[in-house]
Amino acid sequence: MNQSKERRILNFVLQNAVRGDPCSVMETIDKYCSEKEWAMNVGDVKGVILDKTVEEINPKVALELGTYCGYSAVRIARLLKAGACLLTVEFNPEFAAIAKQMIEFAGVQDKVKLLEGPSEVIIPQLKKKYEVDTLDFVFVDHWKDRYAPDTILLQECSLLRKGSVLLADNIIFPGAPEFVKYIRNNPRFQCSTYPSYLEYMKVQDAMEKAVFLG
Ligand SMILES: O=C(NC/C=C/[C@H]1O[C@@H](n2cnc3c(NCCO)ncnc32)[C@H](O)[C@@H]1O)c1cc(-c2ccc(F)cc2)cc(O)c1O
Ligand SMILES: [Mg+2]
Repeated sequence: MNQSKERRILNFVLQNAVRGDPCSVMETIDKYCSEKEWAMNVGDVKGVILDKTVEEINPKVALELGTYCGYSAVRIARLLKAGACLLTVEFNPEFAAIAKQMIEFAGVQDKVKLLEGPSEVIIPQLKKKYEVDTLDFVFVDHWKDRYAPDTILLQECSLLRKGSVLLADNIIFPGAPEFVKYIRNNPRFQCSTYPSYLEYMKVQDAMEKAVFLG
């Protein structure tokens, strides 16, 4: 059975990156996806916005929706301080298996818990099953039509507190119009937009930062 693109990305990392070095893993994925096969990682340009947001917040508990190959999980986890953790949610078993290996190869497995399943099932389990109180940071990068419903679900599950920060990828391309409409008109969120470029392309994109006001 022929290999998937995601499997090829992982193999390229296993053969070319430095084990235990998150930056090397990120650089190797970015090299493969800009030179050989495009893939929907947040990438090295928008990745800097992600880095700055994580460093500013210094989250103890972070959530990611849409692990894919684990690029942004590695990117976020490398910046987490001792005792902090990233919960990352992925419902495609093939992608979850690839991401697990990517995270372990990067050496950040002690800071990352990969939760396999759909976000709408996992989010309501975070408090009781995963012992989460509230989330300091949420990186939203899964199906674009799920951004708004899952933001509502996070509130319904009392997982956001005054100052919790959401950062959403792909506000321009492919776009998440329902989410943008929902979040920018919602008095409980303070929003700001970060114009940037689609991963590995000269195409405009943007990220939306939304601070929950409680
Ligand atoms: O579509 C994009 N991202 C989606 C990510 C999906 C990943 O997340 C997983 N996932 C999805 N929904 C859920 C879910 N819950 C919801 C369902 O129950 N629960 C758990 N896991 C979920 C999938 O299994 C994937 O692993 C995208 C596209 C372009 C793009 C740009 C230009 C182009 F030309 C083409 C594409 C650029 C980007 O940066 C992008 O992020
Ligand atoms: Mg994205």
